[in-house]
Amino acid sequence: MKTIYQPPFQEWEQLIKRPTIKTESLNESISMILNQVKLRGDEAIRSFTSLFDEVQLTDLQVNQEELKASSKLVSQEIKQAIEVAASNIKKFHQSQVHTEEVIETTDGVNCWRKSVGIERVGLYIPGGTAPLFSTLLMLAIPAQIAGCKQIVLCTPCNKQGKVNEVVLYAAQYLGIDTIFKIGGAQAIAAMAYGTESVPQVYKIFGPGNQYVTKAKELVQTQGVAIDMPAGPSEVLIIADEQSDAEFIAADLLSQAEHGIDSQVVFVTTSTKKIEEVNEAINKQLEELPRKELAKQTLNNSLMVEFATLKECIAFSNAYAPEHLILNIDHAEQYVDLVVNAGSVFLGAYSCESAGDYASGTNHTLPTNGYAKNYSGVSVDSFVKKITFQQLTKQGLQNIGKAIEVMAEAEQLIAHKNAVSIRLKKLSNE
Ligand SMILES: NC(=O)c1ccc[n+]([C@@H]2O[C@H](COP(=O)([O-])OP(=O)(O)OC[C@H]3O[C@@H](n4cnc5c(N)ncnc54)[C@H](O)[C@@H]3O)[C@@H](O)[C@H]2O)c1
Ligand SMILES: N[C@H](CO)Cc1c[nH]c[nH+]1
Ligand SMILES: [Zn+2]
Repeated sequence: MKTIYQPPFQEWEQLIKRPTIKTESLNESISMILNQVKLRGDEAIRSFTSLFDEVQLTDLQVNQEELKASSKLVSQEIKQAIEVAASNIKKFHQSQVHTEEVIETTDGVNCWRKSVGIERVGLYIPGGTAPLFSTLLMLAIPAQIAGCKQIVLCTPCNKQGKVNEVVLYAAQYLGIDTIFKIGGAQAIAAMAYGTESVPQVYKIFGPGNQYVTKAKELVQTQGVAIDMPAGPSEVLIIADEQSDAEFIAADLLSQAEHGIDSQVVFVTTSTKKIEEVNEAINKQLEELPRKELAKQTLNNSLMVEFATLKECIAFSNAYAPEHLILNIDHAEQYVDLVVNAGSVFLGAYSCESAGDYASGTNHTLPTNGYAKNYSGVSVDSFVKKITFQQLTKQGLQNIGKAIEVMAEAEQLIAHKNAVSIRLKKLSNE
């Protein structure tokens, strides 16, 4: 990992750039995939799946037999783990549901807001290099709590045309059966435009690699909503002299192993800790099955030293990481200084993997600096909030004059008349 000591503020802008994200250069190739799927539907999906996933598909949809068979293929241990994770994710997301009060803004004028689930949603479950069945829990559980009526799921299949059995088991466990064996930009296009096989949805959710993220960015300019840019995973860890180097190395590697376009950042007040963490990384890396992926990520990653923890947090706010770990004593005392981060982990024992799987928070989070202006997925992401109002005769009399005056000042006399006509009737009663 590249190491920088005490970089002055003027250098931060360069340091916070994600070096492997080729946002602009993908515009053309991903637009071409989207256009082809729009024009040729399933036929285009089959040809891109053959090109990128090296499999010739006849049926794009997972059938009931494949779905049912999954349960026999999954161990009891995995089923129990899913149960634990799902229970915590449900508890945390259920707590986000509130009925809002009816507010009487003026006598006789009542206003309120109601959350209504988006009727048709599309969930993308990554599966290019690892079958992220945990992402299915993270997306489907809030969608169900929000009351979304139709849930469509897309995920890549393997070269034999099979979707990973644990992904299918998790879908079945959650009662989802509209599943397509489609990955990448072609999956996003299918859900955005609809094809002969894939239903069109109103909003697309889910993380993915750069191709998936670019496709989501492009389709959102064409009428379909998306959750946020949730691209290649990142973690930024802040630690001091006292922190455990083995823990830090393990957490850095946990995100480095996601894929070659990820980035991990270690920020510290201790030169000694930089040495210890490097040593621990080299030791732990050798044991990892995905060490080649992780190594490439580490080559594009950073270690930065600052004089104070306050500067470390200021740098983290400028970087706006997807995940921030404050691996320091009394981490809770620094919480108010954090303003840009997708999800924050406090103290030595709050490892990032906890949030990835089972603590209950959502792991679908903004990357590439978008934690500056986006939140992670929650129940809110799956609802529209509709406002309602009801005015009594008295209510209209109370605010009618203000409306008339404002409408006239905006030169919108029909607006004014909608009030005047009623007030006139009321004055004759
Ligand atoms: N931000 C988050 O919340 C979050 C959560 C989980 C995972 N992730 C990220 O999701 C990503 C998963 O990536 P993945 O690749 O394993 O799976 P993926 O499912 O995102 O992408 C796989 C698909 O990419 C397509 N593809 C491959 N090469 C291509 C090319 N050259 N051009 C166009 N399309 C191509 C293929 O069709 C394939 O099906 C990782 O980067 C991981 O870090 C992010
Ligand atoms: N760390 C990922 C979010 O960036 C989520 C994940 C799923 N499985 C393992 N990790
Ligand atoms: Zn992860």
